[in-house]
Amino acid sequence: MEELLTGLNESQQQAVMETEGYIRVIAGAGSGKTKALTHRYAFLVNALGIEPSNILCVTFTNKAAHEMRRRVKKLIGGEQDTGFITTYHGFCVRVLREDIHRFFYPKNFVILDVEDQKTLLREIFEDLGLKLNDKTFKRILDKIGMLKGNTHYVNQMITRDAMVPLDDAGDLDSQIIQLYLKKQKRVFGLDFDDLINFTFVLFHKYPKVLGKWQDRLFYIQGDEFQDSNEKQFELMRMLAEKHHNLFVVGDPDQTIYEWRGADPKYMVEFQSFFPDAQTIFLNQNYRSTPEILAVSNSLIKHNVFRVDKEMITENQEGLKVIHYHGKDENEEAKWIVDKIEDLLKKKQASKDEIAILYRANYLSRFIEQALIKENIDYTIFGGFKFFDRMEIKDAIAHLRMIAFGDDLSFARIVNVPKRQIGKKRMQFLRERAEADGLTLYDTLKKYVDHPRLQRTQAQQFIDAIESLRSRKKDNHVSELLQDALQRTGYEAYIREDGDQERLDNLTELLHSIVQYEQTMGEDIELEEYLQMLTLYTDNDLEGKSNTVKLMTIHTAKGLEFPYVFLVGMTESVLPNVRTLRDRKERGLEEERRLAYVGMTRAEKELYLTESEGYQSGGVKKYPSRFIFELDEDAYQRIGILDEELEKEAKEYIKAAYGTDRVANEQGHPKGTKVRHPVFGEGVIEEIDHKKNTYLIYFDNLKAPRPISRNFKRLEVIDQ
Ligand SMILES: Nc1ncnc2c1ncn2[C@@H]1O[C@H](COP(=O)(O)OP(=O)(O)OP(=O)(O)O)[C@@H](O)[C@H]1O
Repeated sequence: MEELLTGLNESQQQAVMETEGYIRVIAGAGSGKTKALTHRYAFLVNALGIEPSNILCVTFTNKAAHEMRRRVKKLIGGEQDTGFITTYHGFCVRVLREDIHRFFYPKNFVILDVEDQKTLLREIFEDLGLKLNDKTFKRILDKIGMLKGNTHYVNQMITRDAMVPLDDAGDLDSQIIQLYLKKQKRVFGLDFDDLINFTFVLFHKYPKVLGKWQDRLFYIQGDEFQDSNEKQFELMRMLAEKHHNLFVVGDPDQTIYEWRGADPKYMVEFQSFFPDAQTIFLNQNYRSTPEILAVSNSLIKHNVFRVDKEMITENQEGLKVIHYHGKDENEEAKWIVDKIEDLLKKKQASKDEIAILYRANYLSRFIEQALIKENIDYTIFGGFKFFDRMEIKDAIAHLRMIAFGDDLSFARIVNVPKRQIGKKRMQFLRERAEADGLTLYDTLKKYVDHPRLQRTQAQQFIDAIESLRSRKKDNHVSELLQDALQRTGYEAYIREDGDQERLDNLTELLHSIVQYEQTMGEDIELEEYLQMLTLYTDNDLEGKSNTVKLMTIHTAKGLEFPYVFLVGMTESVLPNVRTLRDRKERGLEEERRLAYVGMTRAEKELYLTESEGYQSGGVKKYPSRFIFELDEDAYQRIGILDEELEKEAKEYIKAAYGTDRVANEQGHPKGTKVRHPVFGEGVIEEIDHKKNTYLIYFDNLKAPRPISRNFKRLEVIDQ
C-alpha cells in the first residue's frame, strides 16, 4: 500500500485514499491526473481488496482505456481482469451482451461504424433508384443523429414484430431513415448512438437489469469528465445510485469539445447534482516551468464560466515565454525555423522534442514551406501534409492541365466532379491514346464526338481547359486557379460536400499564390510557379523517425513537449471567427481554453507567434486578443508591434466580439432579484448559457419567462 502512495503529493494521495462517496477531482494541466486515477484503482484492489470486476473506470477513447489498463496492470499485476476499464461505448456493449435478448436481439449483435452505415444507406439508395453523394450521405447521417438524440425511436426497434413506422407520411428523407432503421434491425446492427440509447431504455424498462449493474459496480471512476455529454453523465449518475461511490477527474479549463455536445457543467456544477460531494484540487503542475504556468494562468483567468484555480509548480525556473510579432507571414515562419535551428544546435534538443501547434489545419502550409526550405524533417500528427491533401493535389492538377495537359493530372481531375467518364470510358481513352500516340487529353479532344463518349460532360471539360489556356499569358497564376476551380465546377463540388476544412485549404493555396506573386514583384509564369512547387511536393520524408511534430491544438490535447511553438495567433484565427459568431461568449471561452491547452503542452520553452499582413479574405491581420490578455510581466515580446496597430487591433477586437460585450454578458448570478419594465419584479432562477437567457420567475406571472441576458433594461434590486 505504501508503494502506491510514495511519489504522490498530498492532494494526489488524498484522491487515492478518499474512496467513498461522490468525489470530484479538479486536476489542472500537467498535474498528474492519470497517475492519481490509476493509483486509486490500484489502491482499491491492493489495499482494500476490491475485485476489479466491481470497479468501473470509463474513458473517452480506446487509446486512453488501453493506456489506463496498461498502467493499472503494472501496479496490480498482469493476471487480474481489468475489463471494466473501458470506454462508454465499451461498457454499453457489455451491458447489452448480457440482456439485449429482452429486446429480441441476439447477444452477438453487430456494431456498425460509419463505413457500415454508409453501406446500408447505399443499398437503400440503390433500391430506391437514387444517387448517394457525400453531401446527401452527411445530411441523412445528421438527421439520423438528430433522431437518435433521444431514445424514443428505440421502442420502435425493439418490438418483436416488424417495425411500425414512426410516421408514414414523411418526406423522402424520413422514408429513407425509416428504411435504414429497418435494415439496421434486420442485420441486428447497432451504431454508436444506439449502444448508449439501448442501454438507457434497457435500464428504464428493466429496473432489475439496472439493479444488477448497480450492485456489481461498487466503485465508479470517470476520466476527462469535463468532456461528458448529458447521456454519459446520466449513465454514470444512474449506475452510482446504489453505492454512491462516484469519482470523477477532469479539468474544466480543458473542455474543447463543447461544439460536439460536451458540457463542462457536469464538472463545474458537480456539487449541485450531488450535494455531499467533495472536491479535491490537483493544482501542482509537474510539467512546465513557472514562467509557462504564469502566462497560461494569466490567460485562463479571463474565463468566467470556470472553477477558479491557480496552478503552481516547484519546477525550476526557465526562460521567459516569448511573443514574436513578425511583419509578415514569411518573417514569422523564418523566425520560427531559425529558433528551431538554434534549439537543435545550441541546446542539443532533438527534433522529437519540438512541437508546432496551430488552430486550424490550413495553417500548417506556411510553416511546412519554411521547414522544407531549411531541410528540417517534420511530421504532421493526425493529418496530411498540406500539399498531400486531396483538394490541394486536385487544385494543382488543374493548373498542370492548363500548363502541360499531362496524363496524371488528367486522370486525377477529369471525372471530379463526376462527368460520366468512369473506368470503362477511361479504358477506351487509354487504348486510343496508345494507338494514336496522343496524351489522354488530346485523345479526349479528338474523340469527343465518338459514340462511346456520348452522354458525358467531356465537351464542357474541354471548353473550360481551352478557355483557361487561351488566357494563360494575360492572367496571374492566382487568377487562373480561381477561374479554373470555378469553371470546372470543382469549387462548387467541394462546397457542396460541406467540408469547411477543404475549402479553407483551397483558400489558403490561393492566398499563398497571391503572396508569392507579390514577393516576386513581377509576373510569374504558370510553368515557373509549378516548377517552384515541386520543391514542396516532391518531398519524401516518409519513415523518418526524428522529426519536428506539427499538429492542431485539438490533436495535442493530453500530450507534452519540451519546446512548443503556438503559431498563427491572429485574431479571428484564434479565437476562431466562426466559433465566435455561432456561439458568442461560450465560443470565446472555448477558444480561450484551446489556447490554454496549447500553451500548457510546453515543458521548458514556449513561443507564441503571429504576424501582420492580410488574411485570405483581404482582412487585415491583428494579434489575437489572447496575446493582449496575457500578464505583461510574464512574457517578453520580440519584434515591433507599433502603437497604432495595437490600438487598431483593440478596436477591431471590440467590434468583432468585444471584451466589453463579454463583460456585460457576465450578467447577474442566480438568485438575483430584478425589475423588468413590463413584467415587474422577479428572481433569476436559472441561467441558460447556451441560449444566453435568464429564466426569471416574475411575481405577477404564473410561469417563468426566458429573458435575454443582453436585455439592458433589467434593473437589479437585490443580489
Ligand atoms: N507526484 C508526481 N511527482 C512527479 N511527477 C509527477 C507526479 N505526478 C505526475 N507527474 C508527472 O507530471 C507529468 C504530467 O502528468 P499527466 O500527463 O498525468 O498530467 P495530466 O494531468 O494528465 O495533464 P493534462 O491534463 O495537461 O494533459 C507527467 O510527466 C507525470 O509523470
